[in-house]
Amino acid sequence: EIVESFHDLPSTHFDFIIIGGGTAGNVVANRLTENPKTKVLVLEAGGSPDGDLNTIVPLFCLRATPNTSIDWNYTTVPQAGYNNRAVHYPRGRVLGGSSSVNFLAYTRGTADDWDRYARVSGDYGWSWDHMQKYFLRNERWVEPADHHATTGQFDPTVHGFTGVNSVSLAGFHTPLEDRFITAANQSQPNSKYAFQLDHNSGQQLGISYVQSTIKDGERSSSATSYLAPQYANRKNLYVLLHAQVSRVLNSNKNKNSRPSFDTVEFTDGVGGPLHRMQAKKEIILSAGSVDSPHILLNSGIGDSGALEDVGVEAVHHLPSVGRNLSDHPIVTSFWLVNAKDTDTFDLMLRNETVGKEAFELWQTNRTGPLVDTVFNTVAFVRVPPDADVFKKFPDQDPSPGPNTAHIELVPMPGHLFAPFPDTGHYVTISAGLLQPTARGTISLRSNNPFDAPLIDPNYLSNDFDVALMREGIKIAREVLTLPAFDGYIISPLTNSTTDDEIDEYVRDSALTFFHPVATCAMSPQNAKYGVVDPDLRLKGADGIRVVDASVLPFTPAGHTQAPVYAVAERASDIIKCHWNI
Ligand SMILES: Cc1cc2nc3c(=O)[nH]c(=O)nc-3n(C[C@H](O)[C@H](O)[C@H](O)COP(=O)(O)OP(=O)(O)OC[C@H]3O[C@@H](n4cnc5c(N)ncnc54)[C@H](O)[C@@H]3O)c2cc1C
Repeated sequence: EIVESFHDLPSTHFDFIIIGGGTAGNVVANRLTENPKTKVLVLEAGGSPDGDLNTIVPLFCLRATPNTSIDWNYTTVPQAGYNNRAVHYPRGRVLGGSSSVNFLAYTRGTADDWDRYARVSGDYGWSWDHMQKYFLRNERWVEPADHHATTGQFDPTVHGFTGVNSVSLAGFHTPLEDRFITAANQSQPNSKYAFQLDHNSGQQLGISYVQSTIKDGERSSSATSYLAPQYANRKNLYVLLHAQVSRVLNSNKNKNSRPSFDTVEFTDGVGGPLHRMQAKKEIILSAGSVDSPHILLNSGIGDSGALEDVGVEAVHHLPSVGRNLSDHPIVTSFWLVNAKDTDTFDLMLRNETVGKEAFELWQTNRTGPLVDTVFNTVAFVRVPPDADVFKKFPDQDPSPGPNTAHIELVPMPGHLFAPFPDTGHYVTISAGLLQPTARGTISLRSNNPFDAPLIDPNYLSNDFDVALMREGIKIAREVLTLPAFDGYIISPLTNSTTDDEIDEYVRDSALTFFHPVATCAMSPQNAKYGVVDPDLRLKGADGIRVVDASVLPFTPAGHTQAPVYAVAERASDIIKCHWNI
């Protein structure tokens, strides 16, 4: 049952208390309550996404964040690498978490990525091969909204058709998609723009069709899928909305022995009374890469010295909490193009009447431009070994293997970000830096647990990352010189040409690609560094596990929701096995 007030909870004890009804938390809630004897409570700070079109209409992902009631509305600290700009740092504050507000792209990362997770955690269970069953358990492949024939647009042998969370190809065709696919088909098989049948096959390099978490023209989130009514109505599952957790508490009164966390402190309205509830078996911390470390730090779990500096009593010295934050920077460029009104989304974005018509199409029968996210095709590209960056830094390649991209290109049909130009048609290409080496931090601003944390991704803080990002901009420009774009491009909206000018454009305009990880990173069982062990248990303590994006020690080469779903599926198995449920 999903309830809105603390007083609607039964007085019974819960076996598991899950902090955060987001992408990962709802998977664990669903899987643990498959056994009717297991009682689970989910505490979610946000409300229900039901009826909120910004969480339902796929293209309205453009409006879901930032600065909305379903966003935590975080901002980074000023970023030296971004010319001292502080940038928005959206996170979903609503049931489904960031899966309710994200841009819906479904990318698993590569075999190289997962094999690196296995290597650095010392647990083969996190390898690509072993994780396949969890991807399949998550995924329910469905037809695109327009039911077009999809043969040759993906590889059915690598997909799941009976999982929980719906995934499909784009359901509104765009001429820009044709140009990218033509560019791919015209490229030599070994070219960086060659056609890739399926970027979720373990291989990703080249241009491919985008897969996204959409069913029948509507967003599929962890709230609509894992908490669909047949699951949310289970008698052994309670989800409390508007419940913001402040801390987890150590019940071991002997301060010199191993801490044991079994109590969660929360309020069901910030400023209101604090409640405490005890988990009989475990607390599962699934508040995401910003808030999971934030809650641990508020609880006195982190670097003791740093905690005491802000007036928080240190309970468990675990210096890696909130450290190692890794996120993809992204830089967006725009070009004026030769196109018809119906070829791009420009008219729809700048003209209210055309916008309304598009919405009516969606409302009437789930067709038209609103049924998809912002891109139908994607390019995952490796920067060639003879590029300037590798001449300057000959022995540095932070990618996990030869089949993994350094750069992701996201091509969009129109000037999709405000302020919208009054006239003209555009193409937008965002270049994401998939292999950043910079590491940042989440730390406490004060000892008030309801204060926002300090978020410092430390973007572009070293010359290598800047040089690799510059290659990304060059690749975004290069792709548009392929024959498939002949006669299409009129002019770029930015005129940076020298390396210094490109770097300045990057520093002036880069943002987050929304993929923070590693703030509660897993490490081998006996390693002194790291926050959780390979079974995702908090190191050196009992009673608490972290299950969300924060446990991934490196960013995957792509978007993070599919990896988080798979981590949560495997974590559920680990927990069930541990408790024999
Ligand atoms: C704008 C945006 C666009 C993105 N686009 C894509 C994309 O296209 N494809 C993709 O794969 N990934 C994308 N991502 C990233 C992806 O959505 C996230 O990596 C993933 O959803 C994170 O899952 P999670 O479970 O770690 O955290 P979340 O899903 O964020 O869940 C955390 C939950 O915990 C709750 N919570 C936090 N603190 C507390 C507290 N103190 N008490 C109670 N509850 C709390 C939150 O409200 C939230 O519901 C995007 C993210 C954003 C924000």
